[in-house]
Amino acid sequence: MMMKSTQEEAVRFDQQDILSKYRNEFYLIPNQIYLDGNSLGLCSIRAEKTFLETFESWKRDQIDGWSSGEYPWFYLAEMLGAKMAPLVGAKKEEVIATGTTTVNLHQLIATFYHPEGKRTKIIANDLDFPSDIYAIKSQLQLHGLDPEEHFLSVKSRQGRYIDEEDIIACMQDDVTLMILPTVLYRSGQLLDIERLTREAHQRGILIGLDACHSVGAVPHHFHQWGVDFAVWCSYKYLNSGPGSVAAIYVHEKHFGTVPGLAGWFGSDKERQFDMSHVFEPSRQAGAYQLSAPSILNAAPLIGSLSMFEEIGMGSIREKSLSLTRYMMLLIEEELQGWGFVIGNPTEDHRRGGHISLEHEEATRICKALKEANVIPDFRAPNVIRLAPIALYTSYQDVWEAVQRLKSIMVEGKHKVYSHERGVIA
Ligand SMILES: Cc1ncc(COP(=O)(O)O)c(C=O)c1O
Ligand SMILES: Nc1ccccc1C(=O)C[C@H](N)C(=O)O
Repeated sequence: MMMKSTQEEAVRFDQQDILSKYRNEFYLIPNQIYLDGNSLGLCSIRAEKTFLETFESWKRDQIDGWSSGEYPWFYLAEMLGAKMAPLVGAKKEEVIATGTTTVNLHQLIATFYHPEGKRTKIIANDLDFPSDIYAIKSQLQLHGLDPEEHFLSVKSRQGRYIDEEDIIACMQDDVTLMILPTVLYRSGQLLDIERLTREAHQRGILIGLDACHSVGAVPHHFHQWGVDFAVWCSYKYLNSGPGSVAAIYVHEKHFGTVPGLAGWFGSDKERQFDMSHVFEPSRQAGAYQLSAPSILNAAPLIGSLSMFEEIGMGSIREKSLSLTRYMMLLIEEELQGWGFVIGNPTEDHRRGGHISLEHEEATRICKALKEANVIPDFRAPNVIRLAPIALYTSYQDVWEAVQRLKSIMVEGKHKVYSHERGVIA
């Protein structure tokens, strides 16, 4: 008979974990197990420090903060872009910290979507994050095109995953652009971006990515794969704070492509203060900025990214996979017979950073978990998302979270809650 896992084993895994010291750098609440870092990453001491330093520099440096001090604000977007570039396998000029995910997606669709003749369609998918779908459809409408006709949504076979074969089958000669997530927000499926990029390019289709659910958890090689463009946020795995600055990647082969939406911070930096009415865009990813950067929104990212710089994505991915693998093992051992289904891919190369646990009573189980000081999130209709984060979740946390979930089921503690989801689920 196979031996079941033990708590002592979890203790040993933590002792062997080379990243365990980073946990002390985060604001964790005693006795709480935070598993929602794929929605909002936790605050770290480093993020707080660079935020406060930047705040101080506003007091002290006033207008000169744009050009002096440790992080001159005028160059901060480029500096943070360069620091994020290794996370996605890009050249430093290909990444800029700017805007928000949805605004950036609008910008890049406005820039790279050029319907011509028969080639008018944009591919997305049925399991996509809603904001992306709204953005794509509204961009079609701005071109006077009916989304009913020009928006192609790849179907899911079982409601969890999108099969790459099905995406490829949609790549017909009436398609010009494809917008895909790297990792699906609900099931945590990691798409084979290298293959999809190759297939798209063979058919003359551009590929743009929403990498919100992978950057900081999964390494990428956007430049090498030839990915045309991508967007992501910094408030999930990059732990930069609610609504913090997002990012744009544009492959260098597209440098010089005129931004669909123009604003003065997209200017060539040497020329910006010429104040000419003729827009002279930068010839790097910076071209796709619009406004003066939200410096205070970007400041925590300086500190937060220093951890990623120190560690590298290889070790982060390794620990993340090990944590999710461990969680799946414990779920199988401890929760058999309670109606749970693991709804994320179990193979490492197909899985992002979170576990997607399905249950028909997911809403109230999530409420009971919160009451038990385990923080998950619920995604309709039946998913409990559990994200153990490489930088601050321990193996003992994973052990304890599964134990608390088991005791909820055994004692029926979830039954006192309603099936209604909260406004913010
Ligand atoms: C995959 C994905 N895309 C887009 C968004 C929306 O991002 P924002 O609100 O920053 O535009 C989110 C999360 O909110 C997301 O998970
Ligand atoms: N930005 C937010 C603000 C409020 C509540 C949640 C979010 C999220 O980011 C949700 C996340 N994108 C998700 O994958 O569901």
